[in-house]
Amino acid sequence: MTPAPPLALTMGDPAGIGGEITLAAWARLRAAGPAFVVLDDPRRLAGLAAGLGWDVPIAEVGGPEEAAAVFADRLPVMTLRLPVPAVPGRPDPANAPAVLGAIERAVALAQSGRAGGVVTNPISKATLYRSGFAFPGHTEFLGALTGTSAPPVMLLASPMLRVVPVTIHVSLRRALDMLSTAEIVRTGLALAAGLREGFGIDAPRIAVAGLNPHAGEEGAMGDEEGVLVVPAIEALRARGVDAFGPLPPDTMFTARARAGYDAALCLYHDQALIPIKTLDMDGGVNVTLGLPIIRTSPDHGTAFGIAGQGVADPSSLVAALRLAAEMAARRTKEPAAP
Ligand SMILES: NC(=O)C1=CN([C@@H]2O[C@H](COP(=O)(O)OP(=O)(O)OC[C@H]3O[C@@H](n4cnc5c(N)ncnc54)[C@H](O)[C@@H]3O)[C@@H](O)[C@H]2O)C=CC1
Ligand SMILES: NCC(=O)COP(=O)(O)O
Repeated sequence: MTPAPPLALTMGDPAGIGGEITLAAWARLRAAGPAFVVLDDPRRLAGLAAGLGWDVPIAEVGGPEEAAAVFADRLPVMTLRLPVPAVPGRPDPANAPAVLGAIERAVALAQSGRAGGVVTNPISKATLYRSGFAFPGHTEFLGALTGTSAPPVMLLASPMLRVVPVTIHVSLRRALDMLSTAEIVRTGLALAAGLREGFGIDAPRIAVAGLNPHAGEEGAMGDEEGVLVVPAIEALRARGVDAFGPLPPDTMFTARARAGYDAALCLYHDQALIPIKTLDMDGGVNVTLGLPIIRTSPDHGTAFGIAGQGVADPSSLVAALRLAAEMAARRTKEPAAP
C-alpha cells in the first residue's frame, strides 16, 4: 500500500483561531503524524507563535512533497501573503483573496495527487460575503472548484454520532420550502455511499428524522412526514439503502437510539448540528461527501471572541486531520471501481 501524501491545510480566516489551532495541532501530531502542510503567511504564524510564547519553528516549503521530511521538526508552510496584517478578532474582507486562494491551492494540490486531502480551517462567512464571495460556505465552493455534478453533502462525524442535514446554509423558512422527497433521497444515497467509501461501513443503517413534533403525530402536527419523508424512505429502501423512520427528532439522539443507526439523516442544519456539537464539540469533524477529493474540517467556527489568546482547543482540528488521513489511506488501499 502506497502511503498517502501529506494533507493540505488551509489558513481559514486569519483573524480567527485557525492559526493558533494549527500551531497546536502540529505540536500534537509532529511525532506520529499525519503530516500536513499549511497554506498561510509564515510571518503571521511566526508572529502568533512568538506572541503566545510557543516554540513552533516554521519551514517554508515548495509543496507537500517536502512537508513529510521536515514535519517532525518544523511546521511546513506553503507561503501565501496576506494583503493586510491580521488582527485577532477583527476580520477584514481585504484578506479574502488569501483566504480563498488557500482553499483553491489546497484543492489543486489534492486534485493533482500531491496532497492526500484538504483540511480547512474555519472561514468567516459574513466577512467573505462582504468581499463578494458568492457561495454559502466551503461545501458549496468546493463543489464548484471540483466541478461536481450534484451539490456536495455535509456530514458531521464524531465517535458518538454522525449526522447529515438535507438543507444546509439557508434560513429555516427557506429550508422548509426547499425540502422535497427527491432531495432527501439524493442526500440519503450520497450519505450511504460516503459511509461505505469513506468509513468502511458496508451496509449503513440510516435513521431519517421527522420534521415536526412527534414526527407529525399521524398528521395532526404536520403532514410533511407522510407527504415527503415516508416516500423518500421507501425510495431509499427500494435502492437498497437500510433507511428507516421518520423518527421523532426529540428522542432520536439519545444514547439508546444512537446505538441503532450509523448516521442520522436530518432535514435542516440545526436539527443535525445541535445534537453533535452538544455531544462532542471537540471530537466532531465536518466531512464533505460527493467530492472527487477528501475534505474535512473542524466542526467549530472562527471563534473571534477568543482568537489570539492561545486558549482555543485544537482537538477538533486534530480529529479532522486524523480522519482525512484515514480516509486517504482507505482510498489508497481500495481504489474506487472504474
Ligand atoms: N467550517 C467553517 O468554516 C465554519 C465556519 N463558521 C463560521 O465561524 C463564525 C463564527 O461562528 P459561531 O457560530 O460563533 O461559532 P464558533 O464555533 O466560532 O463559536 C461558538 C462558541 O464556541 C467557542 N469555540 C469555538 N471553537 C472553539 C475551540 N476550538 N476552542 C474553544 N472554544 C471554541 C467560541 O469561543 C464560541 O463561544 C461564523 O462566521 C461562521 O460562519 C462556523 C462553523 C464552521
Ligand atoms: N455550520 C457548519 C458550517 O458552517 C460549515 O460550513 P462549510 O464552510 O464547511 O460549508
